[in-house]
Amino acid sequence: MPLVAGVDSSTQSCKVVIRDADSGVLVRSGRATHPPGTEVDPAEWFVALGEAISAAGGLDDVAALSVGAQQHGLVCLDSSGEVVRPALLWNDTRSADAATALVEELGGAQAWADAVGVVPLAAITASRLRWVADAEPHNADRTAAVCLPHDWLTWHLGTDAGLDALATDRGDASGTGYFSAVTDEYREDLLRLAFRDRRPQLPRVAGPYERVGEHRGGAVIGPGTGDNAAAALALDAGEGDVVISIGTSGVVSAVSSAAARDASGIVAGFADATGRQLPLVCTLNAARVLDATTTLLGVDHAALSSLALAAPPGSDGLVMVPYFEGERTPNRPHATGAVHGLTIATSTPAHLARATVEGLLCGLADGVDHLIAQGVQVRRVILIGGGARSEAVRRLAPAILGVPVLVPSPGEYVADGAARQAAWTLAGTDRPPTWPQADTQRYEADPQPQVRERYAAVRDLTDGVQPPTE
Ligand SMILES: Nc1ncnc2c1ncn2[C@@H]1O[C@H](COP(=O)(O)OP(=O)(O)O)[C@@H](O)[C@H]1O
Ligand SMILES: O=C(CO)[C@@H](O)[C@H](O)COP(=O)(O)O
Repeated sequence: MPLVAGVDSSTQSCKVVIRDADSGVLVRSGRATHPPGTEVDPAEWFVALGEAISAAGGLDDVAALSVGAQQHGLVCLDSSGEVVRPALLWNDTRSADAATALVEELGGAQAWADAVGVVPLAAITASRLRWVADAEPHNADRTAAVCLPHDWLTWHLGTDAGLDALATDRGDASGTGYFSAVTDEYREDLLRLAFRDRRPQLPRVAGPYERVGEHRGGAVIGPGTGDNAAAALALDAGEGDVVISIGTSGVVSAVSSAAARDASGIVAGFADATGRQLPLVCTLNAARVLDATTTLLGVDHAALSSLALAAPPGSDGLVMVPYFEGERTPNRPHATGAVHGLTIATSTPAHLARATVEGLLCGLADGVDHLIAQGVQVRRVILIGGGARSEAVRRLAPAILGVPVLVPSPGEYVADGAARQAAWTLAGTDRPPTWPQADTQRYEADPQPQVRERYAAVRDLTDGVQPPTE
């Protein structure tokens, strides 16, 4: 009965699960926090990973492991493998202008959608490369290789320290803007365009269950993948399943045989971890919007949820547009959040709590509509991530999303997907091992289109004006 480990190195924390490779049963787990901010020294991830591994009882008895991690972050390495500058994360919006320039230089959004299924936004790795090339040419000149957070962690866990040992998978590579999930090849021309004619080494793109290294303790290392592809693997998401994750990011995605080609740039044509596609919509603001309102109201998450459920649907016209950290969907990197409809009657904690949950869910419902417009079938939503722990989110979700919502028991689904990939790598079979699915709770409710209509009317009042700087 071999054991396998799965890692989720996400924006806010690192989680490790250790499961039985055959049955999938959870044996032990651990976690550690990441530093705040939108640029992070990758060494901090490795420290947190070490802490999470220790908290999970170590890897001595583990036969295989894989890493899932936040997508898109740019890690620049010099020729000796040292990190050139702190990694720029997916939620760092300083590359917004670089993204706009890249879109224009290739001939517009359609050209990018046709080339790689992804239109550069601030989040996409290619935009960060351009930002480094222009703002920090000395760092760009020192950069011999670029990789993603999961690639870097996987490489550091292995025994081979050479740049040639860097590996990624198509799930994470598809979020760079210089890899096509249709041809499964890097687009060197787009890499050069982004990095102003520099051609850094890239990780080789491994197959879905290929061994890419060995841990010093002897465990086989699987290719790993981006966090959203890992979650889809854990949930065994199929046709008609839309996975919504409410973590730091809000993600709406679906496993599909068809690649997305959305010239609006809203639906990204990413790949999954099994050889298929993962059309995906991502918002910059999700669980932290709930966190912000707990701070505003001076309550904890349980109280916020109770307050939200105590206010009427639509919160008597109070609407929160949750663009607290700028926004990616819609693409408004410089937007800020807004509350509309304040009256004496709506100036209550319950109304604000309800407007927060509804605003968050309305943004995600917009994402579901964009997936539908790309031909994705939506039979039901599977809701995961820290925000799914909120009872109010779970109960209001079916009314706002208009479909039944399944909530698996609270767990670490990204780390679980990585663990399932590790078991697959160990087995070396064509299909991943069949693991039983977590118990789920089903939520249904009458649709409340009026809530979305009011949100839509207010959403477009928000602008891209940057807040004053000191
Ligand atoms: N009961 C809860 N209700 C609402 N939000 C919660 C709850 N518990 C945790 N969270 C929030 O969920 C987020 C963490 O979720 P997670 O999916 O782990 O995020 P990430 O993968 O981006 O690190 C945090 O912002 C946390 O405050
Ligand atoms: O940018 C995306 C997807 O395109 C995000 O989903 C990141 O992958 C970070 O995820 P979390 O920190 O929310 O887990």
